[in-house]
Amino acid sequence: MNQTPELFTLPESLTHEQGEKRLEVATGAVLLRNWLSPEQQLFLVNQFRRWAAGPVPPRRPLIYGKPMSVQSVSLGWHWQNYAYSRIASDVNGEPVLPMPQWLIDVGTKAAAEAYAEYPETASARWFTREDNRFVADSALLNYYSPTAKMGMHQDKEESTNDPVVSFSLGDSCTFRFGNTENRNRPYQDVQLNSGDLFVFGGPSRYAYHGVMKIIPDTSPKHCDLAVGRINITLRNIGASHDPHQDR
Ligand SMILES: O=C(O)CCC(=O)C(=O)O
Ligand SMILES: [Fe+2]
Repeated sequence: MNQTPELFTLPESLTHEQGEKRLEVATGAVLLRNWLSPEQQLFLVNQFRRWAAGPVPPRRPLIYGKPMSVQSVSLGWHWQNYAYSRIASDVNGEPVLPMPQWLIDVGTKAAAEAYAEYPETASARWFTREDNRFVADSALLNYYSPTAKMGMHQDKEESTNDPVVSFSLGDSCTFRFGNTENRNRPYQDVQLNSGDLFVFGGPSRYAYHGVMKIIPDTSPKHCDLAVGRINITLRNIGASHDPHQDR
């Protein structure tokens, strides 16, 4: 566990010249292909297994009383539809694991690299912090079985407008990125592959988005994830108060 930060801080692991591609899906919505090296992907998959071992196990969150098809577990702040809390009151009442510093640092680097091509005067308004750094206080870890999906939605339960930083591992998916008005067109479908980084903030922060389909048998061998897709999203939810602990 202690070697982990080096894997992410070695300068040569920051960018991968071979095959790296930047795609601006919309202003503030940037996809960097293969941002994670194969070793980093494998590391995160194994880390996901450790995080999923508890104290709070992954569960299918309820949306309007119906379980989602993805299984989720959180670090830092536990996500339930319409609320973030330190305690997983809808699972087993245990506190979620804290955010490791190395993961916070990976998120800072990811947001900075995704937005490196925007003039600072533009992207400065997309961050809460005056120094323009993205400092995540929570991570949502989603596991998609080959039949799982996520319907079009906005991420709007956070109390900051900081970008959402998202990593894909394992099977590829068809990710739909839409507009900020409603779940319908215009939208774009992009394939997210293992190792890709997707950041959405600024004018795209409240765009509707979803996962339409997992593309089976696309997980690269180096991930050691035979079936399914893992998505890790880092956020600065900006919460300082946990209503669940008042009770
Ligand atoms: O799995 C993904 O790529 C997106 C996940 C997502 O939108 C969310 O957790 O809010
Ligand atoms: Fe989302």
